[in-house]
Amino acid sequence: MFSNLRKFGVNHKKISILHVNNMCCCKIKASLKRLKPYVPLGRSYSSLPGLVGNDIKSLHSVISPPIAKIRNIGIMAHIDAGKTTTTERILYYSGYTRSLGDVDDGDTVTDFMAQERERGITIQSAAVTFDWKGYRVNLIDTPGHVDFTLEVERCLRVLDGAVAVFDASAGVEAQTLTVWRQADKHKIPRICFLNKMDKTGASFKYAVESIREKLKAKPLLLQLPLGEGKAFKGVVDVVSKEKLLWNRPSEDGKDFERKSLLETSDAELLKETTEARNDLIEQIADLDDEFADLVLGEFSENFDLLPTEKLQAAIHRVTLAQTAVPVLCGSALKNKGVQPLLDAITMYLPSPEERKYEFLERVSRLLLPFADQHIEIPSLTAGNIALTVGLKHTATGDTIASSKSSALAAARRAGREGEKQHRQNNEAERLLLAGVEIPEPVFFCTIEPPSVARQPDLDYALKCLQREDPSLKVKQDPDSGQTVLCGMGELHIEIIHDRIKREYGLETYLGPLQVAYRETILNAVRATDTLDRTLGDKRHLVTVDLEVKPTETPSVTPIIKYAPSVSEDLPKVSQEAIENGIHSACLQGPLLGSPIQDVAITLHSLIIHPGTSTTMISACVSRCIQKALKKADKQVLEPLMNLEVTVMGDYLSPVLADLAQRRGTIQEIQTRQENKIVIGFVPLAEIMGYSTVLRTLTSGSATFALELCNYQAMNPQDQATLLGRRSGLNQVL
Ligand SMILES: Nc1nc2c(ncn2[C@@H]2O[C@H](COP(=O)(O)OP(=O)(O)OP(=O)(O)O)[C@@H](O)[C@H]2O)c(=O)[nH]1
Repeated sequence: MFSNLRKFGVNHKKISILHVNNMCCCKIKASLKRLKPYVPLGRSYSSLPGLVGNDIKSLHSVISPPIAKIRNIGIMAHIDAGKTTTTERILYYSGYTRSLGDVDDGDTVTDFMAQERERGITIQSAAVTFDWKGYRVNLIDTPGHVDFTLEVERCLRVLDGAVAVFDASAGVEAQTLTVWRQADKHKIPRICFLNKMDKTGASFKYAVESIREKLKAKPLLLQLPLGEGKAFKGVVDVVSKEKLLWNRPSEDGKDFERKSLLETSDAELLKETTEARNDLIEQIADLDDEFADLVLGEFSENFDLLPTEKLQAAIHRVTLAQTAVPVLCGSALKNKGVQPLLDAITMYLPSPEERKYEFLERVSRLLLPFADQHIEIPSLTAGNIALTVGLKHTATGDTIASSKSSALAAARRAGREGEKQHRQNNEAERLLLAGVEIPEPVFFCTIEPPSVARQPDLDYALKCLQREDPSLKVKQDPDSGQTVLCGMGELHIEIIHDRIKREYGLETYLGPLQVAYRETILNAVRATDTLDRTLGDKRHLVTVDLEVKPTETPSVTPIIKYAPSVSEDLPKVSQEAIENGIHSACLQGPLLGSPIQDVAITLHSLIIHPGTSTTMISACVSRCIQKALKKADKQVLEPLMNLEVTVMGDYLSPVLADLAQRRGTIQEIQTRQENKIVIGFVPLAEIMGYSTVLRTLTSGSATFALELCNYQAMNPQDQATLLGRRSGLNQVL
């Protein structure tokens, strides 16, 4: 579990709120069982920031830095852009680790889950805390794979700033767009780090253009690269007009040379940098009035005289206002450019104070996270990130308060009580942190324990995993009684399966992976139904008359309407019973047993015999809807994915031919150096196991990214094939 502790002041009354992100409770539980001095894979760690030995007392001084000196930062990017490698370098240069970890060797600090080390990818976010030049930085490395989007989102909403890492040879990639949009949603100030400048094909200019075009952001070029690809050897600091060179062979990059360009004889570079600095100044003056006054007044004749600190302060303000994003570059793998990135994090990203929250909280057990190690601490000042344990009923997205009365006050102020009439109240909205948007799962499969006796153990494991990861859904198949896992993708389900084995000691069996379809209807239908049942000496009698019709605009949940004669004297309990009946009927459509969407239900009449239970009302409404749905013309909706394939030009034809066979639609083919970027849509059902096929088709040289676009109607022929296959009539297809 991962918590951000925040206290909000409203109308001069303080309400203490602890916002909980149920991030890795199992991971925490597992590691708490281990002895504290656990050091994974023989890595060498320095003492935790400012700590002499493990003296908890000295933690007091360590855990309470002034708020202005705290930075809560996330690292986000497309898969494989180099977040984990960059984080490793950051930890090394800050003194948190004494040796450099490598994702390719599987010994990084933040990718500490076994699955992460084996696969070389980040699955769960990991938090680490370190100090840099008098600042306390709480940093979170988030996953880049689309299956773990929720993990990124739940981190973003508790952060004050983020570093977006890019592969400089690829620029903005599909998942970068997704995380960028999430960061926009949570209004997170950002810095861009163009990583992999050493890679063949790396292009600073191309990557900057893609930020401008695809992210619609205004890049502030704070650095220029010295060389690209194999020739990359350092950067020029445009703000201070200095040259930073990592030119010593076989170095860990800790030492580098910083020299003012005025002291070098490189007139060409000085000229180029002066022009870049002048452009930067003009760009910022356009965005920041305070800076514009300064520039147009004192320094209008000669920008060179403008003090570096004034320019830095203006960059900070513009970054905070999110009107532009600072851009830096480097090569984490080759240990170049990471220290200036750290400087930029502390200099340009905001402190929690600047994000306008008041902070203070005290809970019974608090732990400071250091990846998979934790240290218990007595208290924590605001602006920090900490873990807490033992909260049995909280789940990701909850906001928890210090007492019942403060929780009630918080709920009241946020308009979550009563008629929710105060929802628009800005002050109230500040009070509760935004919940996470949980994406709908698109895949499901059955899961079985090794024996019936172990079913309770499996239920327990799944309950824990679900609290931690709300994008995982678990349900019961009403016909077979089997447990069904619903997840975001093949990899997501695979990882859950693996975790159940490793963390809960349960060898489970997964059924075949199936796509989560949905259903809708094409015409309006009306139905009536009567339920008449005597239980004991009580008669339950309900008669329902209702209409189900398609909605004009998409709606995942049914739209419920009442004819005036019904709504007049309808008691609240009966209304609840009706709505429960409607929702449960819409969970299982008549074609595939998939959820029904895009329907509106109007209740024309309802006659309830006195003494009829609410359960019977729900049952009758539900049965009547099922009856209506059966009569209607029905349509299967299938998940359609946005697909982006990056492939070498030579392999384009087989990739396109293959996509055509998968019912794919190509929207655009872009050229990026020697690569082609194929952008289009493809039904999810056709793309299972695509990574293996793509590897074979392109000799392993292509990569792809998938993201749910929407649900679309299947054409009649494909629908007939699917229904035939599902009913077992057409096994051959
Ligand atoms: N050439 C080059 N390769 C790099 C650089 N940084 C990282 N890599 C390599 O890129 C691959 C991915 O690096 P990671 O650090 O795991 O990337 P990530 O963004 O954390 O990946 P996910 O967590 O899976 O999203 C690894 O093989 C790294 O060695 C770099 O600066 N230059």
